[in-house]
Amino acid sequence: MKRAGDIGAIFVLTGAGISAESGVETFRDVGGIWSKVRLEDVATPEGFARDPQKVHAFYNARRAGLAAVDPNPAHRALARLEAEFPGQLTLVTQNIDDLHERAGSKTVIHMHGELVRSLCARCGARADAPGDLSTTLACGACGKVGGMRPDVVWFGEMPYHMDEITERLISADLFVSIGTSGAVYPAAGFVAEARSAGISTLELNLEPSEGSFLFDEARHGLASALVPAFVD
Ligand SMILES: CC(C)NC(=O)[C@H](Cc1c[nH]c2ccccc12)NC(=O)[C@H](CCCC/N=C(/NCCC(=O)O)S[C@H]1O[C@H](COP(=O)(O)OP(=O)(O)OC[C@H]2O[C@@H](n3cnc4c(N)ncnc43)[C@H](O)[C@@H]2O)[C@@H](O)[C@H]1O)NC(=O)OCc1ccccc1
Repeated sequence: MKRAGDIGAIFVLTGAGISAESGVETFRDVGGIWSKVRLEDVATPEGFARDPQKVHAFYNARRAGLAAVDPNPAHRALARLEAEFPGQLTLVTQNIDDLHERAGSKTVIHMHGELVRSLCARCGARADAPGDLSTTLACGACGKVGGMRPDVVWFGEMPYHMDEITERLISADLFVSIGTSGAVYPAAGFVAEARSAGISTLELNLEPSEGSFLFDEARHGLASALVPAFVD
């Protein structure tokens, strides 16, 4: 089996499944986040307009939870791949946790934003998020109150870095999807885009994702085992 490094340009997409073994909840698995709170209430601009306190409480709790978790062998293997083959890996994550960076990955494209960052909806300024982010806090840049929100992409909002992501996707030699259910677009559409660009596609996931049939190869199991085996 070819080593990852001999494959040329690799585009990796990760989802909540890569952080599951670190103790970060996934969304759609049994007992997942969306079985406890309504997506519409906490992960949409409309939900934030309706009840910003509820949304801040949801993200402040997830942010506080980051202190209790650590990267796992899957995160570390991707950091090794980046270090061993500089310039060959594009790492795009749907995750808003900081475990890729804490595992040593230097270039991580967070297409759905970052829990550790805040965004002022008034002036667009971004900053490191305090533990107790709330709309009563004034923006450090414009000084206005009422616009502070977590720097995450909610449903109905445009994901970040889409031009760079598309450019890197269609110029890759291999597309690898790790720990994602393939339920949310535009990320769920990347495998079809890769296929139509003639790029090889590989799924590493606990179980077949919604788009599993679109992959050239699928390996099912724990990310902590599958990803190091793919890299090393
Ligand atoms: C529900 C779905 C149908 N809705 C959408 O897709 C919507 C609407 C939509 C757009 N286009 C469409 C086309 C068709 C239908 C609908 C749409 N999309 C949007 O609104 C997006 C914005 C979506 C982003 C929302 N924000 C998130 N997160 C941040 C916040 C937060 O985190 O709170 S989405 C959130 O859920 C998504 C899916 O979650 P996963 O990571 O896959 O996790 P999940 O729990 O589902 O699955 C875990 C998987 O891991 C596996 N697993 C578990 N343990 C392990 C383990 N140990 N090892 C390995 N694998 C494991 C499991 O088996 C499972 O398969 C992730 O993206 C995650 O970030 N914006 C947009 O489209 O803007 C316009 C546009 C148009 C054109 C081009 C660009 C833009």
